[in-house]
Amino acid sequence: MKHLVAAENLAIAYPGGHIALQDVSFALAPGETLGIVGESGSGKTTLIRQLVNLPSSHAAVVAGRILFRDEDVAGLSAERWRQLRGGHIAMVFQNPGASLNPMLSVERQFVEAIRNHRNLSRKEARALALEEIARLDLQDPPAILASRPWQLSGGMKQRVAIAIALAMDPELILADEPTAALDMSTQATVMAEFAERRRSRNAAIIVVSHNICACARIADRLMVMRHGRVEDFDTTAAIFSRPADSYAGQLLRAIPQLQADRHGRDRH
Ligand SMILES: Nc1ncnc2c1ncn2[C@@H]1O[C@H](COP(=O)(O)OP(=O)(O)OP(=O)(O)O)[C@@H](O)[C@H]1O
Repeated sequence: MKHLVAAENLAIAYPGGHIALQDVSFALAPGETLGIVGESGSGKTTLIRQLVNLPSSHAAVVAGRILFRDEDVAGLSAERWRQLRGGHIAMVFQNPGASLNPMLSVERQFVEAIRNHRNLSRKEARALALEEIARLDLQDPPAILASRPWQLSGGMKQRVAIAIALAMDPELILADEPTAALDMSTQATVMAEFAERRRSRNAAIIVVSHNICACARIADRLMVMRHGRVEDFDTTAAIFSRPADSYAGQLLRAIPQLQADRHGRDRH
């Protein structure tokens, strides 16, 4: 297998014919990290949801193709998609906490999710759930497991949902604004945890954000989207060296200076 996931000259349209995305190509091997950045409405969410065949509002591929493990996904059955999404691909989409059932205990949902995709006993699944919760810096993991999502804060729910996704031991992590609702230090914890899966499991990661610095923290390459097209695509270092009047340069200037400074210090 050469690439884990790839898009070739992809175009996606919404019903009624609005083309949301055109001529998008990339390829990601195991262990690589791609950041997709761009202003609101540039097509980031449309792209990432289509990659796992969960199109928003019946969007559809109208040209090009998506490959998973070098295989065109166009012919995959719904059942095969379900297996892939749960077991091999972790998805953390906007507001992941909303995926939890507020009335069922976290333990029940966490353990069931693990056992649907991994061959573990209830006891092993519970131990794994505790470990994953602790890795995301949530205090008192047994108490979290015993609670129901409505008893948790928004940020705690987000982290629980991310912990569930990571417990599947994914080879590909897709994250769409995964940390938008989290404070800065929790954002850093979540991103560090994604990076850890890359180191320890050779997972590939695609992170979508309108914040170029948030993406750059873990991405080797950045794809800059604008009006549904790829405006720029290069290594993170190269994108950060673009002139101030380029589009990437403008996105960089649009984020608070403090963050940019800190990022610069981290990287150099
Ligand atoms: N349900 C829909 N029907 C028609 N057009 C849509 C629909 N959802 C999104 N679009 C259009 O598709 C384009 C891309 O939207 P998308 O949500 O993918 O952008 P985005 O970069 O992810 O934005 P954001 O950062 O705000 O999430 C936009 O022009 C948007 O208006």
